[in-house]
Amino acid sequence: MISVPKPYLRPELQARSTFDTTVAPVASIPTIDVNMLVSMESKGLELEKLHHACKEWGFFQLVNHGVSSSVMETMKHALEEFYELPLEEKMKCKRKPDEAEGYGAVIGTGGKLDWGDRFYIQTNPLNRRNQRLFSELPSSLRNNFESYILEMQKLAMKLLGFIAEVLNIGLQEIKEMFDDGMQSVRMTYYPPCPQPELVVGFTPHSDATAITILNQINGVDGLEIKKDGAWIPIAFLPDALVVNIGDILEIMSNGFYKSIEHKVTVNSQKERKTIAFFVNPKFEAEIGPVTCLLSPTNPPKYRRIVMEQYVNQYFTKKLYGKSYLELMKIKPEDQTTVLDGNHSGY
Ligand SMILES: O=C(O)CCC(=O)C(=O)O
Ligand SMILES: [Fe+2]
Repeated sequence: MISVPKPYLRPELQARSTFDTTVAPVASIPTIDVNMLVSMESKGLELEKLHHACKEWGFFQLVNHGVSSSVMETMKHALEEFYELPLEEKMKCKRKPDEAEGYGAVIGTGGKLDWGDRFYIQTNPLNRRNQRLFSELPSSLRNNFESYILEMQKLAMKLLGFIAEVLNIGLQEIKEMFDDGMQSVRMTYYPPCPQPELVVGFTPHSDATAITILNQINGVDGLEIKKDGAWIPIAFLPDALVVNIGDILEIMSNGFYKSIEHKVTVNSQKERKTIAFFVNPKFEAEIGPVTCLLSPTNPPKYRRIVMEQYVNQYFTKKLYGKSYLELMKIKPEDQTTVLDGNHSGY
């Protein structure tokens, strides 16, 4: 008997899950150690590992990331307290129709629902913050949130610096694009589901970001990534964060790094809680393949677009999988325009 409400039924998305024990074990995403990246002796090799991880997997576990454990702990508790609040309290932060920010269930493709509640909020730049939403946050969450954001910002800039180094992009160029960039956070609560095989926790998608730093705060797995056509479950290492390449870095690297589709599977026993921190260029920055990576043999594969416009378009499109990135690709019929030099920036 089916006990899951109809809008949540998505059995077609679960068919190939490798959580199925009949599927042979598969290799998992690489692990990158920040201590090794900063130590002179190990830096070279670890940078190579990072490059391989971004190119072949688009996902990696990050250990010794340096985020203060007390900040991680207090944020976890504050978020757990938030989820435990009565619904009417949480609904003070409710997402309004046609707005991206706020708390609530998310309606996906064809009016279907994902098995999880999400709270999405833009955190940077400060002048774009939704003051109403911030003021509705319970004070413990609001206070801890600020320290968490600062730690994530520090880590993100460090990571982008390493990525710039391996891609041979000038650090200054990256700093100019990302300093005071657009950043946002999605906190997701996945309750246990009596029939997890009939639902999906998060519809397959790629992140529209440059990078995403994912924190699985209560140690329950469920993330799966698509590699070579198969869904691979990610077992988070203790205290690790999981980082993934988003569409913007795929565009900037001219497709050298891939933004990988991922989804979330839920389970019948345990709830799962995550915080995703999204790192993007500033609104005024122009996104496009980084000029120093381009050559006659490596012509631009993606369009150039100002971040502000990229974000606005993103929120008005109905998205599935990597559909937004597809829109950014230069099609063969556009090539003449680019070669004619009418396309900005080359
Ligand atoms: O909760 C997770 O594991 C993934 C969340 C995610 O993919 C997202 O927020 O974009
Ligand atoms: Fe995601």
